[in-house]
Amino acid sequence: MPSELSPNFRDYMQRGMDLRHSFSPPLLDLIDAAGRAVTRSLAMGGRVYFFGNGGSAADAQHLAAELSGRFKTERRPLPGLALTTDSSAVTAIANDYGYESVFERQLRAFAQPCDIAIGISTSGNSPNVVRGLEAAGEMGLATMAWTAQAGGRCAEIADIAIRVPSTSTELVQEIHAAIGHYICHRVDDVFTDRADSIPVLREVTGKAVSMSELLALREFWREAGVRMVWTNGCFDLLHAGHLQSLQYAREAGDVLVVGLNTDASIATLKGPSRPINRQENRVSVLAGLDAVSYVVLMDELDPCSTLDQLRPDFHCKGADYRDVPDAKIPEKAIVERHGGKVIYAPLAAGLSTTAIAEQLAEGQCSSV
Ligand SMILES: O=C(CO)[C@@H](O)[C@H](O)[C@H](O)[C@H](O)COP(=O)(O)O
Ligand SMILES: [Zn+2]
Repeated sequence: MPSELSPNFRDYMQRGMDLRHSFSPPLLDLIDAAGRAVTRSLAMGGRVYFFGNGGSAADAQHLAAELSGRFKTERRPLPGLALTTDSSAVTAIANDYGYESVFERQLRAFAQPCDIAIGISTSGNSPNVVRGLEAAGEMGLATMAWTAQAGGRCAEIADIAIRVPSTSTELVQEIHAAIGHYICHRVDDVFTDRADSIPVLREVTGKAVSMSELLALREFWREAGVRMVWTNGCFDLLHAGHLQSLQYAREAGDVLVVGLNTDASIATLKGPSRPINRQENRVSVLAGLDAVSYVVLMDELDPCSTLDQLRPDFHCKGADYRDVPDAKIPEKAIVERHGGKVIYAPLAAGLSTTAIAEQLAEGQCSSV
């Protein structure tokens, strides 16, 4: 460091460097989890709300603008919003309901459960930030608090609490901005609108998704030119034939989504003695396969309405459907109407869940 710097400034810079070096692996993991949580919300069609007071209000605006504008790479605009910027809303709510309501009331006006709320407070106890996080949690949003070491009430109530290990307000604020920039890097990695960002995205979303999350992902894939393959079934007793057809389906496009029949729909389709494995176990087994990109539970007896919404590029059926009349594959016309194609996976001879289940029931234990 140049010698003409004042001792105070030297000390300040040194404390900043020491603070960065003091980050423990669990804290770094938590910051990474924050990046994944924000990316997940954005990929699922959610918004990111930032709020705080004073310097933290500036951080909120700064980071929201990195999302709606640009960070480092060219990508689509993303919905980051600071709840500190609408002076009419802030002053009216403060005037009419009290300053502690300024973030809460805006969240109650705009937020949806797929969104994420980030409250920034060095004390961790500013009432308006606490109230904002409480309201967001009540509304089902993911919540995050960025605080100093003590954490305060904000850290107690947030899903993810990042306590910067310092009591110095200004140093803590600088780290908050750095955390925000790290998150922006993470977001840029996924929203490059290129197919090779898909594995990064799946790492943050996990494989088991709800139908509404899948619909948001589908929009994302469409814009990124990612080809989606769909297949559906019960996948009750997984056998080699399933693996082969899933592999075939996966190779037809960029992501393979498996629509997995719920327990209730299988009982309706195949009788009350099925399924053998409950849906949460069937989801886990499928999610463990490399070929499967995403799993979504499906309650309908046929996938027509689901495919009408998802509009997959490919819909994979078993080869035994190749020569049946179109009327037996009612979803075929729907897929084709949206520009998709039905493909047929070769069948592995002699392998079927029903045959295995029947053999077991009859006490025949010959290998299939
Ligand atoms: O920027 C600074 C101090 O560096 C100040 O403006 C500071 O943000 C304000 O005093 C805030 O009101 C502090 O609120 P909080 O961080 O405790 O929630
Ligand atoms: Zn400041």
